[in-house]
Amino acid sequence: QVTWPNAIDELEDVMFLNSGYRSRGFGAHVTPCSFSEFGAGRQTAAEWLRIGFHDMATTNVFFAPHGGVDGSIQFELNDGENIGLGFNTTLHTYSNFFNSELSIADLIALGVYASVRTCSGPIIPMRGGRIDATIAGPMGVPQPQNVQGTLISQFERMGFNKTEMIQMTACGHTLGGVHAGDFPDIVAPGTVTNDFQLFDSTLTFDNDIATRYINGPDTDPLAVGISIAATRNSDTVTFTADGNVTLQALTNAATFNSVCQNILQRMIETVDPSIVTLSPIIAPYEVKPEGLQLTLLSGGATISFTGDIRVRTTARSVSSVSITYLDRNGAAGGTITTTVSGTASGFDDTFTFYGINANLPSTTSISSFTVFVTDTSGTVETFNNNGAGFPISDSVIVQTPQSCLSDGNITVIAAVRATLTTPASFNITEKVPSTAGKPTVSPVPSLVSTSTTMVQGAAIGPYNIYSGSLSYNYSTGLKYGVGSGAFADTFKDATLLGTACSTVGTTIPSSTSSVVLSTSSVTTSTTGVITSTSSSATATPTLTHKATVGPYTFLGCYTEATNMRALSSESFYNYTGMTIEQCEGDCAGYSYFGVEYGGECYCGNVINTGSVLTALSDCSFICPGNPYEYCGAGVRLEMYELTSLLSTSSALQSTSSSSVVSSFSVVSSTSTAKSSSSSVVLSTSTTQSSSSSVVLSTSTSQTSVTSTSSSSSAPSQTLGIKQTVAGYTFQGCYTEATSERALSAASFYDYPAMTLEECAADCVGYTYWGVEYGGECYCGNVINSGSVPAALTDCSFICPGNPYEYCGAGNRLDLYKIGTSTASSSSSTTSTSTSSLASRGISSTSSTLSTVVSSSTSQTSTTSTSTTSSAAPTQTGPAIKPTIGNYSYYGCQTEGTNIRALTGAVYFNYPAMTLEQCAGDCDGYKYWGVEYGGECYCGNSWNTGSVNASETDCWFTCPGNPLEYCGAGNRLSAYYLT
Ligand code: HEM
Repeated sequence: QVTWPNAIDELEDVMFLNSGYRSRGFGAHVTPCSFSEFGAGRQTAAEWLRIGFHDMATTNVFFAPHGGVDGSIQFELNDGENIGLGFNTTLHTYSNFFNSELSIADLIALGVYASVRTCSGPIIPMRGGRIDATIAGPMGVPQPQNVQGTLISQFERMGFNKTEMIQMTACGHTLGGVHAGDFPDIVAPGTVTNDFQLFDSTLTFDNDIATRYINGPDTDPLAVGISIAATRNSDTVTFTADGNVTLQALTNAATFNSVCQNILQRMIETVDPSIVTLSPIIAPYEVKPEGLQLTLLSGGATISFTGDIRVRTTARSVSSVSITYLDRNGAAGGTITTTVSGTASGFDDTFTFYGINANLPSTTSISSFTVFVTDTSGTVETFNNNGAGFPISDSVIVQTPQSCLSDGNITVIAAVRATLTTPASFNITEKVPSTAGKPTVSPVPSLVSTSTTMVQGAAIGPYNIYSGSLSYNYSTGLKYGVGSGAFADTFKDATLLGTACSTVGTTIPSSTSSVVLSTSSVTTSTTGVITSTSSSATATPTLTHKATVGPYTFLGCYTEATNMRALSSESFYNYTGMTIEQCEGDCAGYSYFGVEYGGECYCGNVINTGSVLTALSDCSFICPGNPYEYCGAGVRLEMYELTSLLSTSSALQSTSSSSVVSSFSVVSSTSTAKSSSSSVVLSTSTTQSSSSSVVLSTSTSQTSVTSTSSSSSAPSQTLGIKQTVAGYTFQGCYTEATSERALSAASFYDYPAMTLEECAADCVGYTYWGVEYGGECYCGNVINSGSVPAALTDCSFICPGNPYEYCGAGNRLDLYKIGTSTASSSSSTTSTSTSSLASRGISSTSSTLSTVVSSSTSQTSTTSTSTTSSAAPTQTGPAIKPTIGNYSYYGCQTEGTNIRALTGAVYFNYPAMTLEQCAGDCDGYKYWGVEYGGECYCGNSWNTGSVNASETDCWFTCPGNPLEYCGAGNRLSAYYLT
């Protein structure tokens, strides 16, 4: 186990955190093995393996510089030896992960590991430390027309003998195949599906390439077919170099795996030894600190200490994690307990993150810590980072709450221990697109660093405050850091900074009292919108609606808009790791952002018509990336607005705030976020006309957050089943019918504001009405065949127009019948319905209410069979439709990364979407998919990050046809043109 921090830390994260909390998402580009985000006829895993070979293949072990895996291929794409789209797109993908801590060359090597592993091949041992070339290397990638002697000498030049040449080529050609468009004399265009001929008929990493070559039937286009006459059958030419002896050995699957593991490791470890020293083989840390940050809090007496301890849980069942720390003088500091922040996984490992959130006295502070992991049997493991503990320096600390990114300028505030005499400096590293400045234009950006000396400001506690500003041109991937002498706080993600710059003054306003250290400004506890008090050393976070994040303030829980998203400028998805902070970062610069359904983040400069403030309790989903934050709910957004836009009209706003702006900072959001006692006063009157002001108060215990609209009295209602509505009586939660709606006489839609009362009024005169999917109201005099009672808990959607009522769910109706007759009790339903009712807010005294329709009611003959508990009709369920017109089923696809999967055109029909409708709307496009029941997307290619998901993920039935599936949240039921 290496000592932390280590040069491989960034690479280790990208290698092992494929999905979940703090996930880096590298593996998603090659998951599953068959996946290509660039459409049919390509396999990204194969492209990643091939680029590993091509980057290495120009190595010359006899003459310096040797080359090796050095990323030089970025300058060699036009030299005629690297044919195919895959090189360019792969380098674009790698560029997103490229930074000062992770070279393109290491990413090329990591891509070989990821592609082989995702395709069920062996774990290729991975080391880090490759250095990127800055110019093209020599030519020399083996070409299919080369004669055997040339191929052998080319591999010898790379450092591999004849046997190894054969092994490496067979291990490469188990993935992917040949593109007719690029190599028409190897595969004739128009003769194979998508003009793409696989080498060995499978996409996986297996030894079919050898068994089919030896035993047949061989379909390898570099061994059979037209390549023979064109003398481009290079696999035959290669494999016969030793009379097929090596290929024969590879027909044993275990041999194939171990040979390939070894030869591909050697391939990616081919580097220039005079400039590169590779790290030890990278294994996941058992315990690794992630995102540690110290922040000087208001007044200077306290430092907040935040971050996560990542614990490998692959073979460990953890019950708790704590740390003990030494203070800055090396004396025992104390113990800090942690709480789970999230989990993540890689190809072979799982991890749980344990969050640290503590405040420490700034005088004694912290210098290192030891981690204690207690497993479920009570055994405690101690991790002291190979002896000396995990170091953490408080000498130079970036103050992220006061730093900002805005209008092409980054302003950074840092607290530097007063004992340090070297002036602090601040630097940024931009990813500048490659242009004429480089020797050859490359798909990979250049890293350009700029630095400046910082200006010293106030002395606060044991620290001096420094500030500095730099302009930048490219915000994507922008990193910054601060240093003073031997001390630094570096590799910070600038995109996580807020956009509201505070004027640099002389002090951080005290939030604990009106006392400030500086004599030049006076501030009171009502300076901004927030006052916060510091908390104890081991503050325990509690689940809450986060009051502020960066420059944004919580507005409340909002509904979606009418027939469109409430915030419609941009959207981002992260169902496994979304936090309020992540969405705030994604939406930086917008006036509003909102998080919905746990993992959906929306940005906009206006809240669209129909989106209204609703009960805070509606926003009940906990953020997948932070168990202490709420992230909206179905059709509900946790809505935030730029604090600067909120300030004008609140009666509760401080009148002294303007005087504070000229001081060091408006608000210290970190201290608020971490504090156990905070209070929030905000007004939404600038955006809401109907409910002009909202007072949110977060009590000291933080367990209850109440919302009170000033235009109405405090609600006393609770969410539950309404037994009677306007002369109708509740019958139960019903499914739709088999081939038509359960109630088919009339229908009404009001997605933004449906209530039970509204549906009752719409259906007046009908025997039955029912509300489905929140906003859909159906009326009828009969319940159509196939509609059967379901579990009461199925009807879980809260009515958009009344947070105390239930309004069905997808394919579920809260059903009401005229008159006072409730469905009669039935023996078979008693126990389950009682608990269901209790969980939906009905007391157990009313548990005689049954989900089974009484036979004494005026049922028609069509439904009489369902009136006893034993004879409920079987509903024919929805199914995946293999074809729709001239489109065939493609699979259940996720959305893209920071972009919709399909961006050609979009159509909405929440009330009545069907697959047929979307196929018609997208006519002419190569692909279309239906998401979230009513959203239809078209496109000719799949955008980055959209991957194939489990079929069961696409579980929403189509609103216009309950027998079809129409995607789900972040899932498209997708079809392609056949
Ligand atoms: C004798 C040496 C080699 C020759 C002449 C050769 C030639 C080729 C050719 C012509 C293609 C078709 C490319 C396309 O149409 O996109 C191809 C594909 C491929 N090669 Fe090689 N290759 C050689 C060795 C290797 C080695 C050593 C590896 C890796 C270890 C490798 C990995 C791949 C992969 C994964 C593909 C599939 C790419 C895709 O599906 O997009 N090749 N090779």
